[in-house]
Amino acid sequence: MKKVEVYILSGFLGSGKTTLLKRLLEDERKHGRKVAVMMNELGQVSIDSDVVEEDVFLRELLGGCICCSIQDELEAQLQGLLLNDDLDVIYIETTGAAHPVEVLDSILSPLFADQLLVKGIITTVDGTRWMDRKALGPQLQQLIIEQVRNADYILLNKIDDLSESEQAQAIIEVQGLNPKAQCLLTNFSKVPIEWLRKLSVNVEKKSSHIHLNLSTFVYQFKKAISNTDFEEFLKKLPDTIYRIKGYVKFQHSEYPFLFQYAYGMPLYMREYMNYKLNLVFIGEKVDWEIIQEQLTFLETRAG
Ligand SMILES: Nc1nc2c(ncn2[C@@H]2O[C@H](COP(=O)(O)OP(=O)(O)OP(=O)(O)O)[C@@H](O)[C@H]2O)c(=O)[nH]1
Repeated sequence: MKKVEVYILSGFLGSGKTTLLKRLLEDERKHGRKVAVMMNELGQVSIDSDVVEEDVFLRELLGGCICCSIQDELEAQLQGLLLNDDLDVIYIETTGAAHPVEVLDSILSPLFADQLLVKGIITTVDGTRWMDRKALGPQLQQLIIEQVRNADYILLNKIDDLSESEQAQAIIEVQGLNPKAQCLLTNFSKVPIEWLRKLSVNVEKKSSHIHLNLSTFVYQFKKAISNTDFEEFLKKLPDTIYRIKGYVKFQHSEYPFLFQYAYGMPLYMREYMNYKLNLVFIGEKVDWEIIQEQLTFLETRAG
């Protein structure tokens, strides 16, 4: 099955996400790929949507943040895109207030996570804002740090206002927080696009997703498993798995359960119809091959 690539554009308010999106869309047009953009803005009116031209599918998610208040709408919009349009790539521009883990969590519904290939999180950082970040409240400082920590590519943007030594300091700080990400100093998000694409290809070639910082993994059960074996499996999970959600079927139950797991806490909800038994994982530095082996083992044990 062809998977649709997904890029998440993250970064604080005004840091250069839309400017970057414009560049990415120009490049996609040159390559004739079929593109959709999901733009999330906190206000009721989209300000940036005019950067998206008519041949691109645009879905606006207004009046809330995709990482907290409008997840259902996001899920419905994504499902609509996947059903109707033969897409190559989806760009999701998040609000500057979005937390990357929660954004991934919202995007990856067990109903269609197996049709998406998350290529990475690109975070833009406003250079001046970064140097002055101590002036922000503690929660906003934490948010900017999280956006940096969870990125796969970081554009340290708007550097024209910084001296050379400030640029050096900023990049050392940013890379110190996230040594695995590729980091580039930019103005007007002017990143060589081939650079971003090449990086994506590299990530793909490595195939096991452990090289991304935040990574995702989808397992599809073929059969019902033992409830107690599943509980044992959960107890042994690394604490860098932040979320699991999806459908799991236990022996002797007629229908699957909707399973939710956040930071170590499991929750089961009984369902009254059958669903694809997809289980979606989000974590950091997790060797998904080991998780996959453990899940396959649960199925083997179930006979
Ligand atoms: N001086 C300067 N301005 C920039 C640079 N990059 C972007 N801008 C401007 O900064 C403003 C905000 O840029 P956007 O790309 O809209 O930022 P954003 O992250 O999408 O903003 P929000 O949608 O509000 O979160 C725009 O007026 C840009 O033209 C830069 O490198 N230097």
